[in-house]
Amino acid sequence: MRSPSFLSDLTSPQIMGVLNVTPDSFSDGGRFVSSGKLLLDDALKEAEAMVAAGASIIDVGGESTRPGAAKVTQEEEMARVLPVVEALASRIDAVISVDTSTPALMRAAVDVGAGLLNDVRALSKPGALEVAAAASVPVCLMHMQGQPSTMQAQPHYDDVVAEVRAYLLERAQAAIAAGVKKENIILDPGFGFGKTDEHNVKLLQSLPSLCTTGYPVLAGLSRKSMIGRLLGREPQDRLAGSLALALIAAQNGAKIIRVHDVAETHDVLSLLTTIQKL
Ligand SMILES: Nc1nc2[nH]c(SCCc3ccc(S(N)(=O)=O)cc3)nc2c(=O)[nH]1
Repeated sequence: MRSPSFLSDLTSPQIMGVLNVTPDSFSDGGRFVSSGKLLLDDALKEAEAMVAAGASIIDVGGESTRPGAAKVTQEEEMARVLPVVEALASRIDAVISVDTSTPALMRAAVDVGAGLLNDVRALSKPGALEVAAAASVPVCLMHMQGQPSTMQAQPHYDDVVAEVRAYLLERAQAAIAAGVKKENIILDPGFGFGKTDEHNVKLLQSLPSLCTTGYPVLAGLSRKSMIGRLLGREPQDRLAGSLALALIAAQNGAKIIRVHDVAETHDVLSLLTTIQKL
């Protein structure tokens, strides 16, 4: 397990590999859950492969938060995630991130080795701020408008860039007030979480202004439906689009890129880093 100091060394963009342990995840659901049994060994092999391919963070999510996703009980989420986090923490040289909004799972996951809390609800659930402060690990605060079941119905903003930026800064202040260290905070505009394609494009173009907040920015665009609509591609055919958006996000200042296709993204970001240094 990598030390959490990875936040201090964000000179080049870091890759967060997606490990979905949910039966209905939008692009690779069900690969590790069959007939309810968690194929733990397969999940571990996948995580090791992603680290070997260049991921420095593995994001383990037990609640599918794609649009229209079914709700999952806290018990089910914990049963899916904790065994994987515990097994990974002792086996791989990467930061284990837990993608959850559930305070009890945040605490339990950190206790068994999680080194990053990735909350798509920006620690808004009761008790989440206190758990994050006590955990003393990096935390990603993401913007979502509404909830997964309704967020893509009719997303509306007067000024999406200003409103998302203001929300993230307000959540960062709330986290700091609760005791989260400023240097442990990562911000994320939440591509696809209550945004039209126009909103997503504006947020991608304006990433440099989000980076001026001084917080590192995480971008998750991989295989998302804006790629599907703009290119007319099904989820399994969105590699080129995902790589293009990863490159744009990194060029616009994103320091952590959340992706399904680690090896390919690593090549893209390695070239970017090399060329930017020349
Ligand atoms: N920090 C952070 N964590 C994340 N966890 C996820 S799971 C993806 C859920 C999803 C799937 C598909 C669409 S859509 N309608 O754009 O195709 C939206 C949301 N994503 C992110 C992200 O970005 N950041």
